[in-house]
Amino acid sequence: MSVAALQLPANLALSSLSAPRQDFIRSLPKAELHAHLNGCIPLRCLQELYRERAASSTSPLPEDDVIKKGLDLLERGAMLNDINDFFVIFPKTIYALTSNIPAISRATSAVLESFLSPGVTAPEDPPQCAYLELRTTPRRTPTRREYLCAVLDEVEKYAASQAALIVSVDRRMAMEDLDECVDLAIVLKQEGRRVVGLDVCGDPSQGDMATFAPALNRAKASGLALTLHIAEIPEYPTSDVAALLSTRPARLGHATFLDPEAQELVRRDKTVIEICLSSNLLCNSTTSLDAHHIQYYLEHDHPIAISTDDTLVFRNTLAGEYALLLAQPPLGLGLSEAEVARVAAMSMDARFL
Ligand SMILES: CNc1ncnc2c1ncn2[C@@H]1O[C@H](COP(=O)(O)O)[C@@H](O)[C@H]1O
Repeated sequence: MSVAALQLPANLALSSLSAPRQDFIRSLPKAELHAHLNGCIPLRCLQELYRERAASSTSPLPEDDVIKKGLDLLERGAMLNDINDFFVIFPKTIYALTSNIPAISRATSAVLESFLSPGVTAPEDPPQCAYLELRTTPRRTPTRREYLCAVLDEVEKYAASQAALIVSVDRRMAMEDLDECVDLAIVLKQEGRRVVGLDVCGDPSQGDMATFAPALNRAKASGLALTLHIAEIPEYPTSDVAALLSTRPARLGHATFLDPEAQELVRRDKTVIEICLSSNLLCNSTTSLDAHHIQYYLEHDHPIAISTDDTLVFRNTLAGEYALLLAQPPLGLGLSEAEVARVAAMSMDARFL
């Protein structure tokens, strides 16, 4: 099934717009600043990796069936009750197919192409964005360094003005893994590789962010900009909010359930909020666009960066995310073209270049 045929919020918003308004959105210079590599692999690339894996083994492997079911689910558009349903998709379906260097290289190349090449969504369309900051969590595939170097080799095929890498660390990581990933990000940057930032991601119900703060401060002191997933669930601990904000990050991912005091701090520090509308709607983190925290930041003219998060899972496009701003309610927020252009410019200003 094609992405456009799925009845998802961003698709509905985009298709409600006239052709000139769709062109307006597509031609706006914009930066995609919150895209997870393994969450953004084009479905066709993952399906090819699956077919090749099946063709190369003499007998079917026991996990093949689980992978196939996962791929079929992604094709139909994953139905999620909440954010917990989201995280289980990765290990059994996606990581099972990107567990060696050639597969990582192909997946990375396909993701970069999907954002930065023209004609991907339709033959006449410009690239989805002018600039992409892709992020990924280094896996031992076979070593974390080899994994990151394979990703960087693909990223660096594009100009520095087009693509860069953010290294993610996962909230579930043990301290020694966290330190290894942060050290690796610092060393690669020192070696002149295009690592521009550090992200904390992963299941928000896990981990203790007070124990992460020293490693985050070390990364920052070495010149890596910080962008931290924060407050994605209502029961997110205030101690985690305090620990993460104490590092004075440049950007925050989601920030869905920040309390008024934390929102004040964010406004004081002009911390950019990476807003992922489809992701929040489809994970049921928000009930509607009206109830979404983007309203608060728009009202306060606070910098935001509209982003896709995981295009493979949410089957969204960056144009669709911007359509959620421009389309008339209830499909969108009903912003003017000038307001949408201003939001797009905010994303360009928030790059870690
Ligand atoms: C719903 N929003 C989200 N919140 C938190 N973490 C997320 C996420 N979307 C993706 N990830 C994190 O990114 C990994 C996939 O890409 P990489 O393997 O790193 O390239 C997921 O396993 C999860 O840890």
